[in-house]
Amino acid sequence: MAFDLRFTKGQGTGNDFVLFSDPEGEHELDPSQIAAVCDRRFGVGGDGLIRAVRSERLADGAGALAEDPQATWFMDYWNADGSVSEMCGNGIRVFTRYLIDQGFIAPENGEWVAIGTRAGVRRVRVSPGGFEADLGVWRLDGGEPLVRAKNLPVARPGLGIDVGNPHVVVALADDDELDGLDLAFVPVLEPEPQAGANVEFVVMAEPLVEAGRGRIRMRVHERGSGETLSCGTGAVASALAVRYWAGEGAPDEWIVQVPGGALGVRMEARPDGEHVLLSGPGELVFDGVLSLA
Ligand SMILES: N[C@@H](CCC[C@H](N)C(=O)O)C(=O)O
Repeated sequence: MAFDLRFTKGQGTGNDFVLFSDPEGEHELDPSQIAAVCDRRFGVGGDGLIRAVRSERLADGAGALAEDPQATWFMDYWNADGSVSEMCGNGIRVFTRYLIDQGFIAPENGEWVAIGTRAGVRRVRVSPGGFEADLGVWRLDGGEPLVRAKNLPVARPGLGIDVGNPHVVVALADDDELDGLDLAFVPVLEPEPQAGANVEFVVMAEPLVEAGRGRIRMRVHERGSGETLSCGTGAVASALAVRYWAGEGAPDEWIVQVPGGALGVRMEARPDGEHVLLSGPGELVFDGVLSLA
């Protein structure tokens, strides 16, 4: 059935999303509709699509409510090609701004808002310059696959990290190597993870640590979206990988430069394990209506 999609375009460090609200869960889009909406020439254009649904109206939302009854809103996240993802670090900040803008939530200053995602409940608060999202307990996962990418002379070992969605982080020699990558071509992983992976390429700044904070540059090829200007979960995975490689004494706070801006990452020990937190902007750009077949 045709319907008018009332959407809002949002972005966080240039990672852009089409957002729409469907509180009662009546307008689930199919993958081909999502790809059409995200198409930059024939649609609105975006790295992903986010539907705001009341958790009680979704099967995945029931799990979120069981984990935390405060997680009344669910971030239903889809990649630009119509594939589903568990989590989006830039998206959850933009989503929080969207929920506030729509009048669905009204958090006090500094209050954590619980949001349902396929990776579990995540908490977000308003912070200076944008939002901070607690992405939960991270883990090493995915091994150390070899990564080949266009213009990289030899395959490099990556490090698999899971922050709710899968990442493989690769360290490069210098800025020239990073800038020379052609990420229009999909990086090839060996072995190929069954569920695919987002692949981040990182370079350490010189000096690596300044004023107690680590500094890296990153480019990313996102699963389901291609090269993007930023990836929040990718920034977090990159900081975690570089801290892991740097060893003891490496900082727990990082600035990650991405083509679309800068993101903050910090690690915090909690009783349930080490959490990783992401901070950065979350902005709404324009509203529109798209007629969907
Ligand atoms: N851009 C996002 C990640 C979006 C999902 C990713 N492409 C996947 O398939 O896991 C971010 O900011 O984290």
